[in-house]
Amino acid sequence: MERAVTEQSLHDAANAKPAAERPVFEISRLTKTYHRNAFTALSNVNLTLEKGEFASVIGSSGCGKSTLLKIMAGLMPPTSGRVVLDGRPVMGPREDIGMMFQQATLLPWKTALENIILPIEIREGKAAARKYRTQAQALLDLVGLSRAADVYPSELSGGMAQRVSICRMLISDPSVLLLDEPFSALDELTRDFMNMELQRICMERHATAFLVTHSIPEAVILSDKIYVMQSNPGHVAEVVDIDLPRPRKLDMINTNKFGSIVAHIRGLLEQEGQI
Ligand SMILES: Nc1ncnc2c1ncn2[C@@H]1O[C@H](COP(=O)(O)OP(=O)(O)OP(=O)(O)O)[C@@H](O)[C@H]1O
Repeated sequence: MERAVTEQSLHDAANAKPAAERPVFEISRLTKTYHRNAFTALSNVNLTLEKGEFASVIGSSGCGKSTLLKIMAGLMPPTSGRVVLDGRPVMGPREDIGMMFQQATLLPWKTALENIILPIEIREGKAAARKYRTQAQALLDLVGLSRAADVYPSELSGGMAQRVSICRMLISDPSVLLLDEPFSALDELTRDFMNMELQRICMERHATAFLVTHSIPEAVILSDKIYVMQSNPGHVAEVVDIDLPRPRKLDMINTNKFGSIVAHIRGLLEQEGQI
């Protein structure tokens, strides 16, 4: 793996503000150039996530969303810039970073509860994981799957499987949730419902979350702020604050205010003929 998070970022982090004052996640002057084709995927990206904030990134295919998310997750180093979570530079995957993908990726031979405690089992062994069974059941209660502990993935619907993967992400009590289009494989009604569930769970846990999505309404209904990206090279064109009251309800989508926010974001994306 390339190593580009530098001593400068360690130095910067060491001089960071006290925990209570600083953002949970902080990215500054981030660039990424893929060496293989010398392609600059990200240029001068700045981003902050405050505790309890829900942010999204939206932009056309190829504008660098996945690249950004991989760097935030510690799966890929930036070429330059500062990437700091809870005052520590992100140098690789960390247990305080929770991730969720489009597919639930549950192990079919393990029950829902066993899948939830799997990250602990991998990190600390079976005995340690067993101690998390009560917590895993509490998370199943939280996502409305109280009776699914002993159910195998093949018996779960797509929405239920994604609820289990939410529990698996939360079992390590991560500082930040990185969500890579988590409900885009679900039908529209289930997706709407799951988004409202996600909002409820994030509000209950005061979670800090960052969502990659292709859907403008999804980004607006869920987010406190939206990073609108444009490409060539990938950069943040505008950060749009969403000052709709919480909890958000699906029928807000029909209001004039919601419509004008969507139109504004669509306009930004259309500037480069993207949508
Ligand atoms: N490993 C790589 N090597 C070289 N170029 C890459 C690599 N990965 C991505 N790219 C390029 O970087 C740009 C950004 O890709 P990225 O996958 O981050 O975009 P994206 O916004 O997530 O796209 P999508 O919405 O289609 O998932 C694209 O032009 C892509 O071709």
